[in-house]
Amino acid sequence: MGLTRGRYIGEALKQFQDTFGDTFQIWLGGLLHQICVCNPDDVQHVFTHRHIYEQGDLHVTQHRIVFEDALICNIGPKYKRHAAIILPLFRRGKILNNYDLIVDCTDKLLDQWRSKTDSDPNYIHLDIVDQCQNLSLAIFGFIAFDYDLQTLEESNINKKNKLTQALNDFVDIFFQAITIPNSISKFYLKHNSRYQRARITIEECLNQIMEQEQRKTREQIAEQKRTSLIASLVTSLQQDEKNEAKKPEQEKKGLSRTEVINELLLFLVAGAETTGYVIAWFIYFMSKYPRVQAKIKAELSDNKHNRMTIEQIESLIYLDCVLREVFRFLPPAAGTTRTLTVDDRLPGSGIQLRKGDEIFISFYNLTRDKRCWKIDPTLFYPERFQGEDKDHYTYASIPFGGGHRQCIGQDLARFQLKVIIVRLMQHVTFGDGGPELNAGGYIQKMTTIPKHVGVSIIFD
Ligand code: HEM
Repeated sequence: MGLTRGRYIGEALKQFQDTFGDTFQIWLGGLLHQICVCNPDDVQHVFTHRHIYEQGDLHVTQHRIVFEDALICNIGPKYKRHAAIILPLFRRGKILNNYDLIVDCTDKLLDQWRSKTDSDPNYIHLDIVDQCQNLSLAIFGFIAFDYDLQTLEESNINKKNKLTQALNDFVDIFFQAITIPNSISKFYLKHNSRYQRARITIEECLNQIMEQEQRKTREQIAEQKRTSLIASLVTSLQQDEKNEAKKPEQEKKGLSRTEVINELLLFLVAGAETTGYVIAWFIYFMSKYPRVQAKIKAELSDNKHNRMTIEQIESLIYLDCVLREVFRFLPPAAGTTRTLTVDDRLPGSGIQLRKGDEIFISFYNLTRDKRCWKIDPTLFYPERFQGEDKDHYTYASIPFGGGHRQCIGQDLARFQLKVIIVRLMQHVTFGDGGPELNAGGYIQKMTTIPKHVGVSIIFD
């Protein structure tokens, strides 16, 4: 918090860039040193020179405290072993199979809203952020675990259920821990009872899911669609863990049970949380920009309420621009880190870097950089992607990072978001609940969360 003094981290870093130039130093939590690189040519250089800019050391050590040996914490041969199993799970072919379940879950949320609107047409929804998280978690439970996390049950919809609450606590406390040195954060997490309780709840849930999957008979496995992440992960379980553990990393095959649990935990935190907040931001922006909302609806005009085909959804050009603008206007993650493995000079700013330097790339700074955008970057204006900013600088909007360690779930997230947004826009119009209730603002955690969302929901 020292760095941002409670402000949105992107705005703080933009202010630093305006004051100190394209490259400056930051101390996270006042102690952890990083070099913030903002020049667009330098950012491109970092992401395209993967052999010398490795996954950030700090990132690895801090994530290791909670995710131990999951993909995000690995480099070298161990990363390759995990990536060989995990990356294929997120291929487009697997993702598209989830279309119907995403629509079904969204319809469930729409039904809940409908009953509220029926009883009070002027009702202002103040719990949109929680509801979007519940929707995202429900979808993620089916996609990842073939399991009903029950976050869309009527009793849960307006509040956080036990798992949602545990996830929120887990992420909150983890976010506090990553801004302090490793040795202290380990101690802090070990003795933080809220964190320990949250971790137990999440692990119990993941263990139940694993056991359910492992109890399935051969016949059941043959019958079910082998598309859920857990089904594929369970088939990658090592047959003889003890023997496998003795081998050098290069010869190891498959994943141990603990590694699978850690990957699942990572998927839950990295996947469900982020996507839920993007839906909430979308709803907030629609309530503030009725012109944009009307234009999306006009594009859907021939498909009022029917279930559209994936091809029809993919052909919605304006909707695609709106989603890209939501990601550009407020990148959900503040940025990413890389560690330099040799000395190097940045081509744009000419700054000399040394082996071992920790680089931080702030996504927000790029989205507001006038060198990258022809239309005023401070405007929320989806049409930019059809007009003057159509061929914008490649690295000007990178909400999923870049290079060899960019987000593995981005195709899934984009697809899921598009399907949800289409379904919402087919049925409802979001209205502004007024300057106080719908005041916006941010809560800065691992992801940037909308603070005050208050919207009316009118069924078309
Ligand atoms: C709106 C949704 C999402 C956003 C904005 C997002 C953003 C990011 C960002 C910025 C990174 C770091 C990339 C880099 O260092 O260059 C990342 C990494 C990662 N994301 Fe996502 N993500 C989203 C959804 C997902 C989903 C759905 C999953 C899968 C379940 C996922 C899994 C991961 C994993 C495993 C990594 C680590 C990759 C590695 O270390 O190689 N994310 N994500």
